[in-house]
Parts: sequence; C-alpha cells; structure tokens
Amino acid sequence: MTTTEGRRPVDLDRILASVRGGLVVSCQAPTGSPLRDPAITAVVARAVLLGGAAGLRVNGPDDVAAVRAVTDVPVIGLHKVEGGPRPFITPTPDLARGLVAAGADVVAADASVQVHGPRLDGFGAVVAAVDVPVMADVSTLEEGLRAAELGAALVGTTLSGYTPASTPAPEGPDLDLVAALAAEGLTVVAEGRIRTPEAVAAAFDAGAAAVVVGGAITDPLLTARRFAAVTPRARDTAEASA
Ligand SMILES: CC(=O)N[C@H](C=O)[C@@H](O)[C@H](O)[C@H](O)COP(=O)(O)O
Repeated sequence: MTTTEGRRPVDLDRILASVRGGLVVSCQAPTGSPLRDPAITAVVARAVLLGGAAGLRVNGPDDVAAVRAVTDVPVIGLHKVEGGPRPFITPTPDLARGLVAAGADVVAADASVQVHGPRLDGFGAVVAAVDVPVMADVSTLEEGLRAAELGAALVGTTLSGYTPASTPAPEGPDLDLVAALAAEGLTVVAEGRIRTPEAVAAAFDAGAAAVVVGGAITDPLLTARRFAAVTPRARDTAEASA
C-alpha cells in the first residue's frame, strides 16, 4: 500500500502483525453516556482485552492516555469534533498530534469529501503531521483510493452510511465497500454497524484485514435500548404517543 516519505514502516508492520485477522474493539462512550470518563474507558478496555481484542479504538487524548497506561496492544486514536452534521473524526493536524502525544499507535482521521473536499487535502495534512500510521475513515471507494494516494496506511469503512455520498446507510455493515477496497489492494479495516459474530466473519470473508466492533460490545445504552424496544411497555408508550 502507498506510504508517504518519512513514515515508519517498522511500526506499521508491528501494528499490522498485531491486529491482522483480529478483532479491534472501539471503546467509546457517546455524549451523554454516564460511561464517558477516561478511567471507565480504561476499565472497559481491560475487559475487552480479556475477551480477546487484538487492538483498541479510542476517542480523545484523555481516553487514549488512560488506555495507553493499561496496555501495550495497538491503540487507534481518534478525536471527534462535535457540532457539525455528524462528529468529524480528527479533522486537523493539531488534533492528530495530540493523539500521538497521548500514546496512540495509529491515528484515525476523517477522509471524507464531506469534510475535506474532493482532493482530501486536509486529510493529507493530517497524514503529513504525524509520524505514526494513519487510518483513513472513508465512506466510498473513491475516498479510500484517494486516501491511500495521500499515504493512508489503513482504510476503514467507518463512515459508510454517515456522509451525503454514502447515505442511506445499509442496515448492517457495508461489506460491498470492504470488498471493493480490498480488491484494489488496500489494507481494509471493516468498521460500522458490525453487531454480530457472523457479521465479523462475513467482513473477513469480504477481504478485511481487521474488523472493528464498537457499540455492540462497549455501549450498554445501545444494547439496553435494543432490548427495551421490543417490550410491551415500549409498545404501549409508542401507541400512546402516536
Ligand atoms: C460514524 C462514526 O462517527 N463512527 C465512530 C467512529 O469512531 C464511532 O461512533 C463508532 O462507534 C465506531 O465507528 C464503531 O462502529 P459501531 O459502533 O457501529 O460498531
């Protein structure tokens, strides 16, 4: 895969060897969750590592530092910026540098046309700003190809279904995008709406080098909501407000 000058291939090899064929668990608590606390994120990280996670994906420098303190497994750091149509993922070089300073092995960054325009120049600036591999979070094949040209070490399907170029979202993961990126020879991380072990296996079958699972493992609010939604009480409430 394309790399930019100055990148440290030795680090990428080590990280890829650690996570290839394995599960990466995204340990993030959404805004408003009582779990949003770096100490809790670190505990959740320890739990999922015991469960077999080969790598972790963590939001924000404080959480990255807290997780870095408890494990040596690869940590993919991202920094979400709220306030736009959706959270933008590490949109600036400064935010990327902050994640590296906090101990991230890989920086995940938005590589969408929605954030950076068709040439993804802003994503290129993020790649150039850090001396660790960058995972491009993309929503389309074209974004993935451009991100690779700009030096992305990994391409994740993270944003499929969340950008104007990729909506409406499929119900499950975008395995077609995984397959299309893999067919181009890119190192693909399948991410987004992977909620079952069967979906993990399907993502590897589609050509993923690694698979990220988030909410289905680390967000009890989401899980409780899914279960509560099918109770008679929820049905009664829905009927009363209709
Ligand atoms: C679109 C976006 O901002 N995705 C974020 C990226 O880090 C997270 O909110 C997701 O939880 C993560 O991608 C894992 O996906 P899922 O929770 O569906 O397994």
